[in-house]
Amino acid sequence: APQMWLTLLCSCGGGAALLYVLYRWLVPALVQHHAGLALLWHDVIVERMLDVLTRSTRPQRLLGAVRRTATRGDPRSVVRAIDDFCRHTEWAMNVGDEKGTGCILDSVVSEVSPATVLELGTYCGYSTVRIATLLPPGAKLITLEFNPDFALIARQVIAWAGLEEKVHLVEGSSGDLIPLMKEKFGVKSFDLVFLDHWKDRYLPDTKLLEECGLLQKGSVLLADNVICPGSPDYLEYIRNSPKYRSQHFKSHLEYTKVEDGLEKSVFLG
Ligand SMILES: C[S@@+](CC[C@H](N)C(=O)[O-])C[C@H]1O[C@@H](n2cnc3c(N)ncnc32)[C@H](O)[C@@H]1O
Ligand SMILES: [Mg+2]
Repeated sequence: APQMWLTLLCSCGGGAALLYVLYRWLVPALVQHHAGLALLWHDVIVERMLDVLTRSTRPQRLLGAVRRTATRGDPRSVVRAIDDFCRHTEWAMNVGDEKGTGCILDSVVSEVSPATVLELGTYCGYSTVRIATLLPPGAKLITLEFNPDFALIARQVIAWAGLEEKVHLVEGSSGDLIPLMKEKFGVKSFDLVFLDHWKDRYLPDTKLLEECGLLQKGSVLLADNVICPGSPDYLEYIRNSPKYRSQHFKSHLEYTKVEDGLEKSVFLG
């Protein structure tokens, strides 16, 4: 009988080790070049499995990583903590370090040096922190998020980074809030708009920003994930409209090797 238990224990241990290797290395390596499989694995299967096993949500786990490893009041350490968490522990839909650094998000924010920024889609506040860190003194970032659970986490991430003064997080849907920007939030126009919410809203919200007079000559739209998951109707519009001069920046879907890119479009008036 002891021998039987030992064999059973060893085979259970072996099975668990195999499952762990599959989950931690093998499947991520296999799916990392494939858009559909990468999103299915990271954004559906792993997230649901970890939610059940840990009885927490991905944003809560991400906030935990910030609290454990980032220094309060140091926004760069918050960004680093989230990137480390997403590269080594659990993928999440932040714009990420590859599209954040180098020639894209950070460079566009620094180059535009905006006084007013609108971010569509806050999630856990990763890009909010990235953008707010680079804003000139007195500048204001309004970020919109319609999921109250995500907004709750984002507020804590932004507070941990010490950026509450620069950021106004508004809960609600972009379609409802954009028309209120002038009257309710005292915005004349936006110098920079970062589009990173659901991809089917990029085009209608851009048209809404135009209709509401929230873009002025020189305003910059920066749209994430225009290739993966992709926003073909937006690309078609923005690249062919005489109202914009558009430029594409090739990159990869956050924390993977799947092809993606950002589209930077200057409003010509
Ligand atoms: C890709 S995530 C944003 C990631 C974030 N910008 C970052 O890089 O850290 C998209 C977010 O947009 C939110 N969202 C989607 N459609 C929205 C809408 N129409 N209005 C407000 N929020 C929206 C979703 O709930 C989700 O949290
Ligand atoms: Mg994105």
